[in-house]
Amino acid sequence: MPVKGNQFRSNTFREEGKIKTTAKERLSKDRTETLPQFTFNNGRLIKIVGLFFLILSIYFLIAFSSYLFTWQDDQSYVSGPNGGWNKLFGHTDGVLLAGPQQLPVENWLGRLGALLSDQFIYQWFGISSFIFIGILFIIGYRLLFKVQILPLVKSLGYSFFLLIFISVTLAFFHSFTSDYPHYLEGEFGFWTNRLLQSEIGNSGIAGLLGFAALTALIIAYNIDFKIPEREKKIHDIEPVLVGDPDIEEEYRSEAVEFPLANRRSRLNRDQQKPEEGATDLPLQQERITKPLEYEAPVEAKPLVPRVTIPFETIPAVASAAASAAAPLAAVVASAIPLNVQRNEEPKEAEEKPQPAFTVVKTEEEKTADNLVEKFGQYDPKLDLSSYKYPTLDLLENYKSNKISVDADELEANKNKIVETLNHYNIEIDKIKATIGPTVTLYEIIPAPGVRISKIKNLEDDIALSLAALGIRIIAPMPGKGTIGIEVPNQNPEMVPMRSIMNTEKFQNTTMDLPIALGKTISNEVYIADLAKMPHLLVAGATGQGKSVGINAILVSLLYKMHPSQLKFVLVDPKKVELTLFRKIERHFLAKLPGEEDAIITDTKKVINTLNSLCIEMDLRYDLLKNGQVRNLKEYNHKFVNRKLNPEEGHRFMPFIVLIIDEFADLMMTAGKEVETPIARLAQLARAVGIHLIIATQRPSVNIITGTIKANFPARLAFRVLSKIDSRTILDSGGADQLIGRGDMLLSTGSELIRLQCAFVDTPEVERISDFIGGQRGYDSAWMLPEYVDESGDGGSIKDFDASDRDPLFEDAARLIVMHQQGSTSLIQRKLKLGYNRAGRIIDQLEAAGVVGPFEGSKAREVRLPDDYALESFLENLKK
Ligand SMILES: Nc1ncnc2c1ncn2[C@@H]1O[C@H](COP(=O)(O)OP(=O)(O)OP(=O)(O)O)[C@@H](O)[C@H]1O
Repeated sequence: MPVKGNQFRSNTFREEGKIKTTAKERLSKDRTETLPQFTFNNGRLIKIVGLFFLILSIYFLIAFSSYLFTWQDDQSYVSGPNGGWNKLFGHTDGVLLAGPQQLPVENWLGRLGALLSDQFIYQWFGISSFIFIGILFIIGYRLLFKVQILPLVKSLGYSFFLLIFISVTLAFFHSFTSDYPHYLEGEFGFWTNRLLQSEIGNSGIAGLLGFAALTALIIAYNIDFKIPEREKKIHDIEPVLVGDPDIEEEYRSEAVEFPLANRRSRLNRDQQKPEEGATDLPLQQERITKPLEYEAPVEAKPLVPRVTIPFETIPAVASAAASAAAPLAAVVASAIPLNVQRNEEPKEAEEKPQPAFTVVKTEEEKTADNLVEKFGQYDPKLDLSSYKYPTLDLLENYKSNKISVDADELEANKNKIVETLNHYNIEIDKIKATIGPTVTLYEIIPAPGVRISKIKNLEDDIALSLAALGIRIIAPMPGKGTIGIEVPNQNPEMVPMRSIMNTEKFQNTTMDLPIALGKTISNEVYIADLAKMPHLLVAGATGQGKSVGINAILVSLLYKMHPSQLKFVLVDPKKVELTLFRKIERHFLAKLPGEEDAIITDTKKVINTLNSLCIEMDLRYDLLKNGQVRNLKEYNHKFVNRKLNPEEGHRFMPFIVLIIDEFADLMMTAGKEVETPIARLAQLARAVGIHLIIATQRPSVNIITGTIKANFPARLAFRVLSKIDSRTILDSGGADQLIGRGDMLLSTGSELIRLQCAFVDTPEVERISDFIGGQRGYDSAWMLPEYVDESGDGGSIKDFDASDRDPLFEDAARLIVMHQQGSTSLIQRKLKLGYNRAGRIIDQLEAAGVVGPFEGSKAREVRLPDDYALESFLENLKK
């Protein structure tokens, strides 16, 4: 069947049997093949055109610049009545007679230079003609080096505008002094200005130019016409947010990496934290709250009860307003109910989890302000103020970082795809290739009438016909009406870590926990925020790049974070992979009190550590609740501004990242004992800055259980051995089609992105560890809360020897019974204890039966109703 409308029709293969060439044909074919072919496909012509443009731009630059100095001398030569362009080639006799040195013009580029400059500058656009040089340069550079300096179409648009605008503006101002000569504005500017002067007068021109300038600025920069000092009221903000596509877009683009479905589930999870009265919020509400935080100054935040305003009220109001048929009234009206809603339901406002902004106006705040004035903000980095972040030269500078897929390879693959699809009677309209580091994506637009489901059904057959390992078919490409076929490159390019770290994107990122994962299929640097993920599941068969991937994650965080901001809990049952990081123990690692080694290899200790992390999570939740904030970031912000008293147990909280390198081992040996705390952490720990990265070689369902999967929306798959494994980790096939060596798929919930993992080698990691480890660190690793497991069932100590009881045991018991609140942080605050000791006391109180067992993020049950009961209880205990 012919390929209807296929732009590559001439390249389609003929069937094997039909290729019967005579010796003569072959001979002539051989001959033609030895000659260079200047077709667009092999890229030579493009390069030549590019080179021509570049040289032309330089030529213009010299000619135009020289014109500025020589125009007066050359004017009579170039003027039309004297012959102008006609004189250009009519002087062979003159040259013969006078010799080439004696040019009749002064322009540095001779007659042609003088004539061209005169044409562009004097006859056409004046000095704004210099813009042409820029345009030629951008186009030439793009064609020759295949690098886009500026977006082409946009640049052409702006250049066109500037050309006219500058020319007319100069003519306008020039006309006040003299009419002649026109080399500033050119004839175009001069006559346009003349015309306008006669039609709308000078004031009209001034107005027109001003309007044009402002319009251009708005289009280019969306400049703001905000009147300063005006206090934002809720009705000023809200209509903008609902309607302003720019702000919505800004937010949306931020959320790209984490699709809405995820955001919702994360939001729901956040709501599970222990604040009372926490309710599930409609999705849109989160979407509009975020820009508000951008927009509103801190003082305006108490107004943020946007959370209390049901989003649905807006359409209702809008329709009421519409019936009044007054657009302005609609805006005003939409504001009124928002306020009314707030005023009428103040109770609801109190019930929602917004305490952070309601309590801070008191004496305490003034005290905090005074403290900040006196001592400055609290600086967590002060303890290690001389700490130096690792430098880029610790990373290897691998030479070849250029994509090397040549035209022949592209052509051959394309032909094969076209042929294969034709074979299945699938007609193609267009095919487009995007070259990535490891694979090239061929995007196909099927001819009208071809059903995508047909291609989808033939996926396996097509892959088989193309017969290459690593072919992945994406039908349809999400968000596009095309079909993607990813074909591995013959010479895959490694993506060195240094080339990622070097980028502005990574250097200037404002993410909380940026992890540089590598490059996308279109060669863009891909950086994800672990804090938003909020946990990551990594799977891949052995030798496919998992360890390199984990090192890349660790290294990116080490390059961005100060030791006071981040602690790692490293679990490495294989005992080899993470040992490289031992040297940074006193800077970046966390461990259980009394442990020798910060890198945990023993299963039993892993269980203790996980439970200890759960305790840390609960402690953090207590502190957050106490500080009346919702998450770690707000808490630390408040702490830094000295609004939280360290004497009440408050402390600066670093992020904690738990990395488990071989999860399958743990699940095999400890099962539920590991799964339960992991699931708890995954469910709740995000808001308190604890994030998990769990890697496994064996992504089978008994390792990655439903509970675990449900709480890890972000998953990273290196090559796995079967489609089933791929489904387990990604909920879809594809990971079995990867080609290994760092080729991976990242699933963020609904989106699946193919990435080439950044490569960082063991010696590089070693150098980084040495660099950090060689600096002054803390006295020891960061201490996790103590967790003692005697019973072996994951519970706390059940029985204490009376003599072992803490001297403050009784005081703590009185405190707890008085407040009827079994919380460690209460003991910590009121008795001014460290959290380890307070944790020990609460364990002892549990063992004695004063408080009930640990109940997650809820406070423990207090089993004695009042002082009287407690005193007699204590008496009994002494006996
Ligand atoms: N991103 C990458 N770019 C280029 N080559 C890579 C990349 N990642 C891994 N490789 C190559 O693959 C080899 C194996 O990688 P790695 O040690 O990370 O595998 P693994 O999946 O962790 O294996 P195991 O599970 O057995 O530890 C590396 O030594 C390296 O040569």
